[in-house]
Amino acid sequence: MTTDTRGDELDAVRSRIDAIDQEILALISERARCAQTVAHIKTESDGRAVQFYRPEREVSVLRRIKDANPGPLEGEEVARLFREIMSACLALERPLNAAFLGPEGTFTQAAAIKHFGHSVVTKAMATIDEIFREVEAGACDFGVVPVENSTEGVVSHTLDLFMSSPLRITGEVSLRIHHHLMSKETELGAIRTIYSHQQSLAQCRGWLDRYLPHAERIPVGSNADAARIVAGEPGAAAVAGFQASEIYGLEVLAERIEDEPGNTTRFLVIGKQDSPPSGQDKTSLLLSCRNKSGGLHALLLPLAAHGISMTRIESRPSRRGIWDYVFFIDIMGHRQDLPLAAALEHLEKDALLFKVLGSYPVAVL
Ligand SMILES: O=C(O)C(=O)C[C@]1(C(=O)O)C=C[C@@H](O)C=C1
Repeated sequence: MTTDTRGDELDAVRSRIDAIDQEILALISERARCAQTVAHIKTESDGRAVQFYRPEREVSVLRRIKDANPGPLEGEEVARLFREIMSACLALERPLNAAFLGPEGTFTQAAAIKHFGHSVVTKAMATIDEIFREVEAGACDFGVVPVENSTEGVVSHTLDLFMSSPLRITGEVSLRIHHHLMSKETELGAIRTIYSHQQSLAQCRGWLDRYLPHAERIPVGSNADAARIVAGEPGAAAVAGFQASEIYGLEVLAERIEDEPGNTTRFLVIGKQDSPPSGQDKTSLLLSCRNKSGGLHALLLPLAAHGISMTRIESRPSRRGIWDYVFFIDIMGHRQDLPLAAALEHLEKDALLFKVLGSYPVAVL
């Protein structure tokens, strides 16, 4: 009797879910038709300069959804669902493609999908230089490059490429990184060689020293490359993400072996397009000042004077002179925002080198 009643209850709730799904489907389809109309309007009004992808609009949709979320699903979770709906709607307007640091299964690919959603067409590149070139040549709409890791610090090669590239930063992505040890072998004792990207080897140094102190560590171009090599080499293991173990058919011998549990990598989205203000933005700058004591301090005074907060500063040799350094600086705000625009005007006058790499929305996901 009780079982029957529960069975009836279950059937009733499932019927309700079926009916809701029909409504959701009808609404998603209506939304997709709206996106097609938007595409039509954009094409008619902007002609060849049309920009289907509008990052500032996407983040405002996601922020609104998060703010309005009544629960019980987490804000992050509903934002992720809407991220995918918008990704599919945009693909209907025009499919977007993004170059990433390949091969298939890297964290950079995961970052591209987190940022653009699963409808983006991702294109694997062998090096970070190639990603820049691909986007500069117009063969890809956007590129996704790693820039900073919370354990190992800055990916200096990416910063160096910005010095000579005309590309802009149009977005940022933060990705929680979990590293796993994977192999064709089934026992830790059989591992003699470990392959991974040098940053990942460094991020797992403590664990590797403890559990595999005698295995040789070989740095390769990417974690996914490591997984591919290991798939054909007895006695070898790779440090990589889950996706790589699935793609290359490897067994995960140990999970989450990174030394820092909060290990996060920040990626930048690069492209030719400027992002208009979204209300919550960041601006990245490239600056250089005269090499005299207090030079950097003096250079940065306009930021303080206009109440602009700086979230990151990184220095790199400029390669033009032995004592000549350039600074990569992230500040809060959009370059079109009034206090920031005034501070930038000031900075530009005082700096030897001044380049705005881009203003872009603070990531929602
Ligand atoms: O509002 C627009 O401009 C759209 O193209 C619609 C839409 C959406 O699905 O909401 C799709 C793609 C854009 O990147 C931003 C938003």
